[in-house]
Amino acid sequence: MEDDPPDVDPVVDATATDIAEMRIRGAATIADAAAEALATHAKRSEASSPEAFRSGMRAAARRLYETRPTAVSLPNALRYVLQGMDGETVAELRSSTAARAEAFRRDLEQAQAKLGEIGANRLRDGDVVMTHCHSTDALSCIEAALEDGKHVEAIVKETRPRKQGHITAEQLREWDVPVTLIVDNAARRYLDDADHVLVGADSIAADGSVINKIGTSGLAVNARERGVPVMVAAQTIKLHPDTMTGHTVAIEMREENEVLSTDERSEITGLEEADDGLIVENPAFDVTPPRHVDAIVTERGQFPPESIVTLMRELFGETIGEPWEA
Ligand SMILES: O=C(COP(=O)(O)O)[C@H](O)[C@H](O)COP(=O)(O)O
Repeated sequence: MEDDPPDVDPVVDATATDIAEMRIRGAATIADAAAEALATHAKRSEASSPEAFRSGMRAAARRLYETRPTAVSLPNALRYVLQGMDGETVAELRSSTAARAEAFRRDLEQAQAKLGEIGANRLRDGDVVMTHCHSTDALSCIEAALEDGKHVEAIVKETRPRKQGHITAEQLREWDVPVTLIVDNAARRYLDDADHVLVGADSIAADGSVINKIGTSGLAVNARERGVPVMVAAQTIKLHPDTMTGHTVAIEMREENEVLSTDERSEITGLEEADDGLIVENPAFDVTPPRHVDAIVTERGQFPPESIVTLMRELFGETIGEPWEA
């Protein structure tokens, strides 16, 4: 008979549910919340042996990992924390793991601030920036430009179906940035008024492809056609190590009801029940090829997308396992 899987702390369960249901969302915020949950699990663990502690941590990491598949910041965070489990006794393991998780969270915050300063150098006084979705890394560049005394305006894409553009608009208005909110379909028309497209990333592949909120690739193609540079703000935690060995990044498919309510469905089909002839697809992310991206801004500097693999090798080496194999 197989042993029961080890218990995970209720905080881990609650965080995993919040990530899956997008009350916690955005790649950096997800990584931060996962590290925090692992720290809590470590601190509260009542494991009776070092081995029990380690397997409890691995179970917690797995629970968090299985929430959303696209943002690599999540497995990168889990792996980083688990690699910090060090010690001969449960008490030692507890404190080393919690310290590692807390160091991760501090580094994440510092990396975002540093990236912001680097990204701000690309923004001139008076520039208009077009955004898509809500990215804390992208906003960090605008915040740093504002701190440098530059005037920046924003054209904010609504970002259907979940309208994360509203969160971006709210933050920018808090900073007193003039905001023009547009529906996604208006982006090409308004690109003529923009000096930059500025987006974040959920994952960056070894060939420099950028995986971000659905609609990013179309925006980048239009921007290239209009001659507007595309800047991707992404901390190195967004670099996807598995893509160095040819793995592709899984694109999350979300529920139909984000796009079409049950009532709307029956209005279309005239039926109460699901109609197999009407399929709703709801991919949450897409892939922008490197040729449509001008720069990837990280805390280590800014890179043409094609050269990001060099940084990836330096940071991750060639071989990477699952987070719980750390
Ligand atoms: O695509 C999204 C969020 O998608 P969702 O709302 O589906 O999570 C963001 O652009 C990236 O995660 C980067 O965000 P950040 O820069 O904050 O990491």
